[in-house]
Amino acid sequence: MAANGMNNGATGRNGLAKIHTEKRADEVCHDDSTTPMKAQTIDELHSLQMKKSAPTTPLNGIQGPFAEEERTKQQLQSISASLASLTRETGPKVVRGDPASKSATPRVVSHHHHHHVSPTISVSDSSLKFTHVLYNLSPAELYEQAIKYEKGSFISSSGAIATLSGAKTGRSPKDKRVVRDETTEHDLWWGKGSPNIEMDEQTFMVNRERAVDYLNSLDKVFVNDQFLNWDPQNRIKVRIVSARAYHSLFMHNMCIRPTAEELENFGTPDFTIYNAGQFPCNRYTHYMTSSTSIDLNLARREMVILGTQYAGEMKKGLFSVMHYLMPKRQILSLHSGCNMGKDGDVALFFGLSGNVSSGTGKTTLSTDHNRYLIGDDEHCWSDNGVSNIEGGCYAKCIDLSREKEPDIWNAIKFGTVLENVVFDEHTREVDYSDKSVTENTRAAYPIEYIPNAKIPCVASHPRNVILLACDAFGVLPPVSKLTLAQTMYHFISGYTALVAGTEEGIKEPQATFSACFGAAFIMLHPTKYAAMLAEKMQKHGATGWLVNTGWSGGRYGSGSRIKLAYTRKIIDAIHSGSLLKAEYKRTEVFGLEIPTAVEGVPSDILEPMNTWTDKKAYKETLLKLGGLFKNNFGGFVAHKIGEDDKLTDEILAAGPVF
Ligand SMILES: Nc1ncnc2c1ncn2[C@@H]1O[C@H](COP(=O)(O)OP(=O)(O)O)[C@@H](O)[C@H]1O
Ligand SMILES: C=C(OP(=O)(O)O)C(=O)O
Ligand SMILES: [Ca+2]
Ligand SMILES: [Mn+2]
Repeated sequence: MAANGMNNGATGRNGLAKIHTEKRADEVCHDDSTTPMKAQTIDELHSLQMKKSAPTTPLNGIQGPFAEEERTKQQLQSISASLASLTRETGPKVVRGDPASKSATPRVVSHHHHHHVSPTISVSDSSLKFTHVLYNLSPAELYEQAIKYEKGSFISSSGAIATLSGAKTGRSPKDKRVVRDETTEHDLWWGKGSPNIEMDEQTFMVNRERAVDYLNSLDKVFVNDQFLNWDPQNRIKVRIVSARAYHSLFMHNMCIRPTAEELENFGTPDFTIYNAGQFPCNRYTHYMTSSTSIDLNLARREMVILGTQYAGEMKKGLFSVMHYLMPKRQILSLHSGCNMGKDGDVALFFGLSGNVSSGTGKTTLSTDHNRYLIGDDEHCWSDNGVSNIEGGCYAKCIDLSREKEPDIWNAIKFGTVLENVVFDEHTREVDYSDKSVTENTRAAYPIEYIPNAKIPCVASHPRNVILLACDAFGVLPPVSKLTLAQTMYHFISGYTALVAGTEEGIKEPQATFSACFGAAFIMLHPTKYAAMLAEKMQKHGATGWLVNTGWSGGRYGSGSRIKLAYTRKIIDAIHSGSLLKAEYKRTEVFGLEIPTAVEGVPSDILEPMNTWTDKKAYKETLLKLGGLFKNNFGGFVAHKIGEDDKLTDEILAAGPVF
């Protein structure tokens, strides 16, 4: 092999011919015609790769050449105040940006706290260190943070980020605590059946300090400043301080994302979450019965999370806050999905959380390719109509199929958080049937990932109110039309069933009753919400429906779950108005009006008794469930619903009769 310039006979040190290149003027230039190099060093080259984010919007209020800097300072001061210990004089020294990045701006803010603590000069190590703040990072930045620093974070084949939520793969309702003070003492629902387990102010402060100290001990924390509620008049500003990119991305997806301009004028949040989920609470602390504590202080407008990394605690924790704040403004908060037809007809879908039961279908049925999605889980109903509280959806993934739920399937792409799913180690393809980590696998995605989501997520007053129950006893009809009193009876009951394994491994259906289809999140007595719902349904002429998305032809074990395709046909008939005009007959025991025919659904399944081969077993099961309803409702008979004694009496009479 004789390359050019190697033929002049000269030898180098090792005896090989010396490479001799000679530039000839007449030679055509082949491969050195590339564009000139713009960097002199590798570092310089890398610095060229990233440009400053798009220019910021007008600097409202602050003017002058240092306006930008001033605004950043104000932002950092606000975050430093959030992170301030309440027993020390100052907030931590916060600095914006990743500590690992060279370009992190070393702009330090030591916020002087308004707190009056004895002016001793207390120096501790914590006051010497910086807390780096990763503020409202983008999904791409959060992916990089998760993948670099969080074990168990991987990119799935569809581009979603797969994460693990740790030991807790669902909410911990027994570990929820609410500060009982002079105000909440009278306002909130306490005692038997209530989700609000009390704690005192002092204990809250102990846990708050624990969380804040934990967060400040880290190199960096994530801060999300976002909104709740698409109704502009009733929008709430929330700040979430967390330690994991997973938590920050989850809330980025689930809350409403501010525009650049909205973020610049964000100011002080209305509510703050301190998520120190990796760190346990101290069980020697009063009121603590486990290592997990989710503490709500309405007066301070703060929530502290210790000992659970399940991200749903933040979403549902804020929902509880809305269940307090909104009714104060005569706005009804709803644990429901919502969608709207092409002609503007609006439907609500109530149902219990899949966390404690089989999912009832809020997310699945509100995500309907033929309708506009308003939201899948949390809404407000005001005099202006319905508004979604959130900016994203949180879909169950177990047994997810592309064919049956294409819109949810397609939403699982770059930016989506996939919790606790199992995937192929090489292809990173998710196996949605795998329950190895948990059955409660989830996907959290921004609502605009659903192609027919309506932005802004607001709609007019509902025409239909659909109560979903996954009846594992298999005795409730696939659909029944409800009177207003029946709607209230079933709303207050909040029935679904879950299938729990017994010691022998035999699975038995178990009835769950959760007032307002979300007792875990309500703050006031259920009758308060029920009265508001009755008033609104009456005023706007909405029709109530009970839809069983659970079993048919026998209880769990002998019957089978009603096909999703049939439930969708039933829902279509409700939306179109055709079901309202159908012929009805009344069932025994529950006194439900069931249609004799629904387009696209075999008529024989509409009456549950027809589908059971063992009629005696059917009757026994029906009576058993009726008894469970009666027993549960016993707790409400002493309460009046609304101003109207007549309605209260009617509701009591609208339950099962036998
Ligand atoms: N007939 C049915 N109707 C609704 N959902 C069904 C039906 N059959 C099976 N499913 C499944 O049940 C689950 C319902 O859960 P989901 O919609 O997430 O409930 P929720 O949002 O109320 O917690 C989904 O996994 C869905 O695929
Ligand atoms: C978000 C939750 O529930 P669901 O979507 O099933 O209502 C949850 O319980 O954490
Ligand atoms: Ca829910
Ligand atoms: Mn849901």
